[in-house]
Amino acid sequence: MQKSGDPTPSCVQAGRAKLRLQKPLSCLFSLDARKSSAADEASQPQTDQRRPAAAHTVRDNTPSPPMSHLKFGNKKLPNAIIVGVKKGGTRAVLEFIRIHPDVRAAGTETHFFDRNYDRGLEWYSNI
Ligand SMILES: Nc1ncnc2c1ncn2[C@@H]1O[C@H](COP(=O)(O)OS(=O)(=O)O)[C@@H](OP(=O)(O)O)[C@H]1O
Repeated sequence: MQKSGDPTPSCVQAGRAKLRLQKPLSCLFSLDARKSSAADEASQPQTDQRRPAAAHTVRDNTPSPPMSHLKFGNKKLPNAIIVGVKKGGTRAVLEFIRIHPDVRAAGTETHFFDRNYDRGLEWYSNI
């Protein structure tokens, strides 16, 4: 796939192909990310007490959605969010990530931050 002398990594070349499901999946996660993920898992307690990163990255000047009466149950706020422009290929990215057996992805695009923000985190965590 990668020609000798071509500096473009083969995973980048594979990502250019429209909706190819074999090579691009390995390109979604860098080797460094996989290493730190494995190290994180080793240091995690038995029960999953990690909190979603998004819950800690809200800017001070951003209005908070309603947070009262939160009952998360088995459903959680997401650990990762796909952000993209219309017709930017976000659906393809979602479908690639969804292939991984440890990933549970929302069935449809949630549009929480642009259309459904007023519904609050309880609604968001129950999708
Ligand atoms: N890898 C790659 N390369 C080139 N084009 C690609 C790729 N992946 C998805 N697509 C095309 O992206 C279009 C869909 O984008 P989105 O999923 O963002 O659509 S949407 O805005 O959410 O409806 C959609 O284009 P259209 O068929 O013209 O609508 C897809 O065919």
